[in-house]
Amino acid sequence: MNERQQGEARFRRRAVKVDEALRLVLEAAVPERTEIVPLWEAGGRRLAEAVSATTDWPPFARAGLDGFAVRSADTAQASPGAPATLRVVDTVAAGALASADVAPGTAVRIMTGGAVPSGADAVVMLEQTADARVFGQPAVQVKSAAEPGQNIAPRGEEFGRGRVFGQPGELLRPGHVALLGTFGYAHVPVYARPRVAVLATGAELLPVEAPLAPGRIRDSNSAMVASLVAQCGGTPILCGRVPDEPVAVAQAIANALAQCDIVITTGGVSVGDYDVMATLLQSIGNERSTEEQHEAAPSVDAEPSKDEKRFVTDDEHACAVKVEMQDELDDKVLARPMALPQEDAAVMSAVHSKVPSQYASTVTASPHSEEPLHPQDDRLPSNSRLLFNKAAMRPGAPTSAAVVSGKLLIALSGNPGACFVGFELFARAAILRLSGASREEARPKQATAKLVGSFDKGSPHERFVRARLYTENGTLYADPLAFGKSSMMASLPAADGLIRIKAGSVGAAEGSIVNVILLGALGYSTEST
Ligand SMILES: Nc1nc2c(c(=O)[nH]1)N[C@H]1C(S)=C(S)[C@@H](COP(=O)(O)OP(=O)(O)OC[C@H]3O[C@@H](n4cnc5c(N)ncnc54)[C@H](O)[C@@H]3O)O[C@H]1N2
Ligand code: MOO
Repeated sequence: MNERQQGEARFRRRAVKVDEALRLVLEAAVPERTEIVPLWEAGGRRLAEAVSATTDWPPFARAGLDGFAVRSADTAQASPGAPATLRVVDTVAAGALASADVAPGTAVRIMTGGAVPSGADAVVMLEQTADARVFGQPAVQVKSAAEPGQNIAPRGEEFGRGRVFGQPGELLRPGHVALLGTFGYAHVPVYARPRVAVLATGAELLPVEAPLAPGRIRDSNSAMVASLVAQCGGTPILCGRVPDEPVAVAQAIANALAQCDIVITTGGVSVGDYDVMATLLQSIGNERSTEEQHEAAPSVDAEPSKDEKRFVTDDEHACAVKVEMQDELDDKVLARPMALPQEDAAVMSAVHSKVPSQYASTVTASPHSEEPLHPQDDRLPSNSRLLFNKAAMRPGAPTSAAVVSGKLLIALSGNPGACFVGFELFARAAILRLSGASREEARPKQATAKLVGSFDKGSPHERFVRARLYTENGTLYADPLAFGKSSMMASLPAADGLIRIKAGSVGAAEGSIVNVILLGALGYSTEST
């Protein structure tokens, strides 16, 4: 394929339906790496092996409350007016064993959790007894008949030895941790946290700590994606910023692949002259066999639909007006610290000195990220396989994914809103899957909600609208947030969910029931406002 044909191919991408794209991503994400962690770090991780009860539980018959271990037969005729009087032969604290059995006519004073002495078949609570003495010896008066077995947890009541209480892939909740502790698992086999390389492409990008410069912006996607990665249990590895040059990006991806389980890139996936990820992915896409292309065919929209041609929405307009930076492209990962008049340098330096990197403890900076790039191949490795380079969604249509050297590469849009949505739909699922979740569990969590107001914008592709969620009188409501365009960030902090608006000429009517993807670890707010 010559350069002109390649250029044209860029505009003829086949939009894969979101559910199909998710299926392809989940198929490519196979959990493999496992590790052993100390018990106190196991909560929230997923088991790599089945775990089972190493003993019966409880391991001995246990008193359920403070009282007296008795033979129930001795109390059969007892009543408040005619209590049964029993000689107290010992006292058992939790952790101790009685020195004597409970013989007929005797009792043992026992504390909650104490091992019930042999001979006793019931425990009478302290409140239903009175201390007494018989021939100067300690005794107890029992004022009501005890049922056999009362207030005793028999050995093995909850678990028989060998009973499995956690399967591979199961999420360890605090309750599991309690059982693991009970059964002596000081160390627990779990799936390793996926190492997720985060690489930003774009010559316009400045490091966060740099003052703004004309035409430049700070790289906010790297930190946002790192935060999202950490939120779903992965370990982000920040790989820095790379200019839009195929050699530089291919090299940075190769470096990232060497130290991670997944690579997430942001930017450069659209059709512009400098959309380097699109170029790299296009080249592996071209190498896909006819057979593979054929297999993918039934689930994709090959050509723009009638709807797609008809609708030009605000978002699309925003997307179409792609800013061409006037800057010359830097050779490497570069920051040009040029102060802008509106940005007070003193304020910035105060901010930077007070706020160390928030992710310092969770993010391993790539040792390669600032190394000089050695010009080499301007293509991804030959063993790469394109999964898709367009998804039928708004925002984030150019979101792409591939398998490169056996690892998943997810190329998110540079537009922060689209980057966020692409992460929530695909990257989160991939990270959860690599953490040991089943494919089903790894999918975005969905609920149905009542739409607050109407959403009038039609779209040729399914739309994912950032929304605040709340419940009122038992109904979940989804309230679309303002500033929800692909390029916008203002709605991101408040977004509890993404409303799924079906593709079509009309949006969704006020009060209609819509599907909503629940975001983040906390889910959604349950308070109405
Ligand atoms: N002619 C067309 N232009 C565009 C199309 C199209 O179909 N035809 N698609 C539009 C759509 S839809 C989207 S979404 C964007 C996707 O753009 P890219 O993913 O290629 O991203 P960039 O062009 O690199 O950047 C877009 C935007 O985001 C800013 N950005 C990039 N990286 C970061 C970062 N790390 N932190 C913060 N902000 C970032 C960048 O400066 C741009 O403003 O393309 C449309 N264009
Ligand atoms: O609408 Mo794009 O698909 O702006 O992300």
